[in-house]
Amino acid sequence: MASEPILRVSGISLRKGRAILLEDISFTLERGRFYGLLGPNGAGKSSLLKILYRAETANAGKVELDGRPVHAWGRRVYAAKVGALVQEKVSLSGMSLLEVVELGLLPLALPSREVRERANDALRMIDLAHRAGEDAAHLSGGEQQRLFFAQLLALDPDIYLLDEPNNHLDLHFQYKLLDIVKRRQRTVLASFHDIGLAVRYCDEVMLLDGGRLVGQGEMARVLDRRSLAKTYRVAGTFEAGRLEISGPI
Ligand SMILES: Nc1ncnc2c1ncn2[C@@H]1O[C@H](COP(=O)(O)OP(=O)(O)OP(=O)(O)O)[C@@H](O)[C@H]1O
Repeated sequence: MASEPILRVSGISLRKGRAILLEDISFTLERGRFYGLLGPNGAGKSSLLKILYRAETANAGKVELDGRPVHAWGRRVYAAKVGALVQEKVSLSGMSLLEVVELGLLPLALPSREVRERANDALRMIDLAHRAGEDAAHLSGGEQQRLFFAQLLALDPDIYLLDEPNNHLDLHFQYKLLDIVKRRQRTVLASFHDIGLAVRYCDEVMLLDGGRLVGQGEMARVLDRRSLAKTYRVAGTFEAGRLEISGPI
């Protein structure tokens, strides 16, 4: 099947005061592929995702969705096409679980019956349908993460941007929710610290270090002994899909 670009990032940089968060990043995402965003703490993974879900604007370079600059898309249309699971969580006080998921469907402007159906389906996927009417602020950290996942699954955008999607999730939900996303065959860009999860889900990875893209492609090629030492500061190997770490450097 011929590859079809859906998102093109060309030479983007992001600065905050004198700090350079991202420098000259370029890559293309092809439709239907699952991409991992790897790199140590502070590498720039969240900053890059923020630019893609338009919470930040790059100081240089451009981002195009389906061949059009991202800022040429109306907010609502863009939000329907590019959905994000983010690290900064908003206050859920006073909203029911069902209302939180329904809120995520606003960009689609659907009839209210369809909104209700989609939201209930998504709550079933995260095993919280029986608590649909409860105050969302009472959920545990992992349950809240599942709820934000439900918002995204209900929206089902063309591109899923997932910032550390396994945050707070127990093992069952780490696999269950990423399996659902994978089965949908959308375009996914997800940051991971867990290399085992990245191996299972990613078709290819991008490795960030110090705000620069230092590797891109198959995981086995990107995570060689040298790059593990240089970026993650660990001595180890990544072979036959397994990471063996002998210790920090
Ligand atoms: N608003 C800001 N002003 C100044 N520096 C910032 C700002 N936001 C982020 N940074 C810095 O930019 C760098 C990249 O942060 P970012 O959150 O993108 O990293 P990350 O790769 O997602 O890290 P982690 O794996 O720890 O979540 C960090 O050093 C961070 O302290």
